[in-house]
Amino acid sequence: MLIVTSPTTFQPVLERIAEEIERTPGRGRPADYIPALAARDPRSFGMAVAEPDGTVYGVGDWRQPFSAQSITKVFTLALGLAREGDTLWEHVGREPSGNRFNSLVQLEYENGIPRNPFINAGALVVTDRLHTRTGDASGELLAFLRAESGNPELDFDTEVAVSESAHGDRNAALGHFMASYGNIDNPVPVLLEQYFRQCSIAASCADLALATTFLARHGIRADGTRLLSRSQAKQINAIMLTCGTYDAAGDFAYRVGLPGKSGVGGGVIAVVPGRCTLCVWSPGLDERGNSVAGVAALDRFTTLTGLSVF
Ligand SMILES: NC(=O)CC[C@H](N)C(=O)O
Repeated sequence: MLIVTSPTTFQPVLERIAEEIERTPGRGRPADYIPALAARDPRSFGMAVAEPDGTVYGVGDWRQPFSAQSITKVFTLALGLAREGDTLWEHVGREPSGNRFNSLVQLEYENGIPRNPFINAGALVVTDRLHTRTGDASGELLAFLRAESGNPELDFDTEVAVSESAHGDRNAALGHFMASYGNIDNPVPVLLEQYFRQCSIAASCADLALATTFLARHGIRADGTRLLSRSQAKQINAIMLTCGTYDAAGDFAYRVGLPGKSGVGGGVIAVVPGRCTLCVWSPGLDERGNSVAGVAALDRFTTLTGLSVF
């Protein structure tokens, strides 16, 4: 993987943030409903910033792979939207849910149409539709992440996928419930296997910051080809801002002021459109499933640099 580091621009701010985080007590608790994630050290911390030209800056454990989990929902949405276009929105909404990421309660009131693509129910619909169109949704996602990060070693973590599958009753319930409304095409077990593989992808802060740069480049991939229209890239950034951290999206927008997406592996990605992308990782989570140190670090980044969308 080609990583260009430079002692200028973002490096000093990253080092300052890492020092501040080091001195902060209380890092939350790693997710334990997926047993393979429970053993992670909550004191791990890494942060990377990538510029649209592929320059990356990093601090701490920024090259250590971690479980990307729901961060992958951004990339499957981008691939799904690129393949299908606007009919996708007949099957999944674009409103914040105000509920936990794995909640079932709204689905019955809303006829099996999930609120947005970044809660589990919505991501299951997106993966299902991408799988119908490609025959291998998780393989398509992996190829995309390898290409955008420039890291051919990026891969699924089978131990995490198996662990999640063995404790996957809630996601299975979501899948079967939506299937009962006709909103899932593939057999639910096939969909769940694709979804758990997708969530298990192990990638570093450097990998994920780089893989997100197509959103800072308004839809243009690392090789210069266009994945999304400028308008579609704006749409994804907007949904990240309003839904990317589930029932904490309001607080995230208030504190950080950037489109962002978290995962229960403790990672969070964020986009400064036209300027840079970020990925921060620390496995300790708050009660809403977002990384405590990760959100704090992004909060400090936008405060120290003035780079927010507001
Ligand atoms: N918020 C998350 O990262 C959730 C993803 C996780 N794989 C799940 O489905 O429960």
